[in-house]
Amino acid sequence: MSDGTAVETETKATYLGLDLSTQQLKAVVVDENLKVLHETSVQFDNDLPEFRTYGGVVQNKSDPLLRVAPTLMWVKALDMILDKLRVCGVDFAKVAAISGSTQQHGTVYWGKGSGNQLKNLDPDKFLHEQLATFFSVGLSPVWMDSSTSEQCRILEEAVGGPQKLAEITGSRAYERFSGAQIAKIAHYKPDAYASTERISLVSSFAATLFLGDFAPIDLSDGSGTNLLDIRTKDWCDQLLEACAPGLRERLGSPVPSYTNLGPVSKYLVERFGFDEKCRVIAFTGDNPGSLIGMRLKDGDVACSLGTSDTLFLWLEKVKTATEGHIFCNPLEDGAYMALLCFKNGSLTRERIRDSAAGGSWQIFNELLESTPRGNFGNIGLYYDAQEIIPFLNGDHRYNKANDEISRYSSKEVEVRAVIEGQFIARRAHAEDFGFTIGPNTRIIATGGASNNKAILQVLADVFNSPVYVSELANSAMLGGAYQAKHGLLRGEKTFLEITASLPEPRLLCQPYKDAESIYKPMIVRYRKIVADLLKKE
Ligand SMILES: Nc1ncnc2c1ncn2[C@@H]1O[C@H](COP(=O)(O)OP(=O)(O)O)[C@@H](O)[C@H]1O
Ligand SMILES: O=C(CO)[C@@H](O)[C@H](O)COP(=O)(O)O
Repeated sequence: MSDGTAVETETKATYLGLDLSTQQLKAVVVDENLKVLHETSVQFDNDLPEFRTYGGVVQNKSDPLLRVAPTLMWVKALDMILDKLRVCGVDFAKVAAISGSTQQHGTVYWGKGSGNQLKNLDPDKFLHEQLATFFSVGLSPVWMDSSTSEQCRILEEAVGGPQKLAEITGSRAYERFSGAQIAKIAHYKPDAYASTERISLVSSFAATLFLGDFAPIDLSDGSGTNLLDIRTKDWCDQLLEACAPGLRERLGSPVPSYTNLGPVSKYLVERFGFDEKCRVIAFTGDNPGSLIGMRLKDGDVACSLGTSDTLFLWLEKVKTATEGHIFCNPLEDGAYMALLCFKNGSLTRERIRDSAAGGSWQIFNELLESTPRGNFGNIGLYYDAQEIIPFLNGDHRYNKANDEISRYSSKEVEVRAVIEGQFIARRAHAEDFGFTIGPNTRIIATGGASNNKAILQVLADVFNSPVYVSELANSAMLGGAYQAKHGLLRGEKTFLEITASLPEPRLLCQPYKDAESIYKPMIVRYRKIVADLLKKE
């Protein structure tokens, strides 16, 4: 390599992308061609045991619907990951822009005065040491919470019912959405609310830590609040008033997801040697972030198998749906995205893996592959936590005769039942929503469980569609890095030009020929079972 090339290589810009999801914080540094140079992660349960989380959240035995996460744990995770990146050899001076994705809907409450304090942090100290007193509410409600049914009704009534709320905000009221969560805090913790200067979503909170100033909420993650008018792209005053007093100034004005917010904080420049010209691009939710990272095409349905299971796709035009969600698109102003979210994803699969396969995915897969498609007519529905769609809880196992039974006679039947039951539900609700699954559909899988081919084969069979995976895992984190470059260069280059060199997703599983004849009747049975269970509840 000539000296000139070496110098040129040395001066080339890099981009930092983050994903602050339910169970961990991940970070990646990519080069000008979006090639991964470094990546690392901090796992909340294992790496930060002092916060005593399980799956990244804290549960309260006296209120089984409540789920929160210690806000300071996320701050400490950021301290740790920046140190880990430094140890990996990352040269922060080369980072031209930063962006990221985070779990959706969670809210962070900044106490009075914290805005000014954020601008004057001491670079010799960790962030978590200095921010310990910044929050007016120390435990952030997160997306797994379903304790706000009362507040949901208030929001729906404020605008004339669920249909109307869905028309305005893209979703009927959902317990985990930020609006209901904020309303609950304002009502039950009025002192804490009164001493709140600013409310961030987890995404704008993470951006704030990089910016050293309150970062605005982006439109795509803002669509997960039940407070944003997704057509006018501003907060809906009627809903703000029904939710909590003085909310508009606490939320700040929302911005498009690709917005270049400003330079990185003085703290990060001094502590880690970031270039003072390095820019912070708005952060967004992990599902919009995955949409960016996966570069979805028309006809593609993304299936994220993370803590939650989600299905999403790109929408050219807005529509109204009372089951599922419509979000503003994080890349294009006129476009939208559709999303369905299922709470009982990986953690439920892990529970059955632990009880039936001694904690081993390999044994789990052997059991799964030793049973036939259709599982001898058994169907199981497993909900560890209150499900979002359908609104059910507990385990429900049915045999071939459709009798509800308390357990299956073999481990292999149990293993297949959890995977088939989950994917049958995903397809049934996707079809109810209006996702068209046809001969040209490609399912693009991502998230932790997309590493598991045996599970993806069942996904292919239940959807009777081929399943693809990205060459590069962790689409939400990569979406952050791609958005960093896109936000910086928008106006000069399109997103497609910026990401043109990235590899196409790879075909991993094709459905078996008999799949549709097996699973179509099971979807009909599933609908009947769910209707009966909902009636009983
Ligand atoms: N080989 C595997 N088979 C099935 N699931 C897996 C496998 N590896 C990891 N997972 C699941 O991935 C989950 C984490 O997924 P991830 O997308 O990283 O989560 P999140 O972004 O929500 O924190 C874990 O809970 C784990 O159950
Ligand atoms: O609530 C939703 C989407 O509406 C969840 O998808 C969260 O955004 C959490 O994401 P993961 O941690 O499961 O990726």
